[in-house]
Amino acid sequence: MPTPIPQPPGVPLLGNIFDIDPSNTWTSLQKLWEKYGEIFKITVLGQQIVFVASVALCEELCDEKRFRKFVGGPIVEIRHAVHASLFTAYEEEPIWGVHHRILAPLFTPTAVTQCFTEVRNCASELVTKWRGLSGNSTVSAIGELNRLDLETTTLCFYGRKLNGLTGPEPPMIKAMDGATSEAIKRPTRPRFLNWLLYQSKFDRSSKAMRQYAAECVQYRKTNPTDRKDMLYTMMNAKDPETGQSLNDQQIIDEIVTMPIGSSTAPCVISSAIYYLLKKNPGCIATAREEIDSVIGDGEFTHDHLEKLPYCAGIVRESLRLSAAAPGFNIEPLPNTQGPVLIGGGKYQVPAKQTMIIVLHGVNRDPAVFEEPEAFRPERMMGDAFEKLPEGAKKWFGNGKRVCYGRHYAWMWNMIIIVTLLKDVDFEMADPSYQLKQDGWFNLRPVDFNVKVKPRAK
Ligand code: HEM
Repeated sequence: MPTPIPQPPGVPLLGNIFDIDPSNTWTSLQKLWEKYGEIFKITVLGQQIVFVASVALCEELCDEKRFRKFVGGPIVEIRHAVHASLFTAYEEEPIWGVHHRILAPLFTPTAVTQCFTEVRNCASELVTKWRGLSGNSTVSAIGELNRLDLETTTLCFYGRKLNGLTGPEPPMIKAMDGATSEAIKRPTRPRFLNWLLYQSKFDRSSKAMRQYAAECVQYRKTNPTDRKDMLYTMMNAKDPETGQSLNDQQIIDEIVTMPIGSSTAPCVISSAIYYLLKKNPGCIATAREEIDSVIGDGEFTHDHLEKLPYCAGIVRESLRLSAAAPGFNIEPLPNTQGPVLIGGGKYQVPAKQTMIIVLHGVNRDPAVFEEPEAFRPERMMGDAFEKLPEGAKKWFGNGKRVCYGRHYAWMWNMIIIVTLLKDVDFEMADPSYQLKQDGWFNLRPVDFNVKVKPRAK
């Protein structure tokens, strides 16, 4: 007999609606994980959702012979803004393959190296901005890194310098926040309420994001260049399999999709700053020894990245603890007959069951990580990292629908953490601050402010 999957009691008709705070869904799920552990379920508006939060179950659900990405809930809602894009296309939509094949050559580990210099220079620009601040100024870690992320994404992929590190925040950042927050909340409300009370706000955010994309295209048209970047590829390349190219609407869809995807990276680095300062300040000294011996006072180049294993450990440990991309959706393959057994037959779910992998729990599985809350870059280095089960390394998702930008994201995270540790001294504005997270498609530290000054050598 399978073990029943635990569920909070809920209320008649509305189910578990009060167990989930729609303004902080992922934190609510973290609380349920603390109570129920590796698996639990809820019912919202008559729909049952199963959550999985152990390494073994995560690994099992990543078996593509049995399961696949479920495009539903908030992912379907954000199609309002980006239609069938790489992130939002249904499994059966052939257009996913067309977009994937057209853009794939730009996202290989080798191809992303062409972005190195632009990312590094933008990071230096941020350090220069901070140098100009007076001694006691504080900055919002996520606020500054969000700006840096949009600046680098827009420059590397679309060849346009936003100059958004200073001055008013670029409107795209607020628009992404507005559209993704609404996409998360909509599945928890009756449709007529969405339409009556929230549609115009959702429309405004979507329009503002598409406006950003249209300006990138317009900028390229009025500033011809021989850059062979992502925008060039979107506008000119053909799918090698079908010969199709992207139309104007599809180009805008993907231009909007990439900054939404990349906005997870600043969540990782702002979390890394928190973990380094709060949990393990000794790591900063160790990382600096590594950086100083490898880069010294010379120019930071791409070749250095693979010689910085401790810094790589910091990034991976931050990906693990922050669960910056908080989860991903899975369903049994459509031809699945009868109920599905998981966990070696311990649990049973229906053949058409939405399941969500909660990475906060997976990444803290005590069966895999000793003292899971400790921040230890060493466990993410060399053999120790290689020996971790695959289910413990799913921060970029899985299989066919794994993160499209993961090689770029990895490089971005490495460049930024190395630059910041190399050149900046951080101090928590409030030393008693304890991590609070919120977010929509990703999780970021809230109200986390730091004092920044040039590194004292
Ligand atoms: C540290 C940074 C990042 C993390 C942790 C991350 C994580 C993830 C995860 C977990 C997924 C799977 C979502 C799902 O199954 O529905 C995903 C998908 C995706 N990511 Fe990322 N991501 C990051 C950065 C980026 C960047 C920089 C880009 C673009 C430049 C990007 C673009 C995408 C796209 C397009 C998809 C959809 C892939 C598909 O469904 O075919 N991501 N990402």
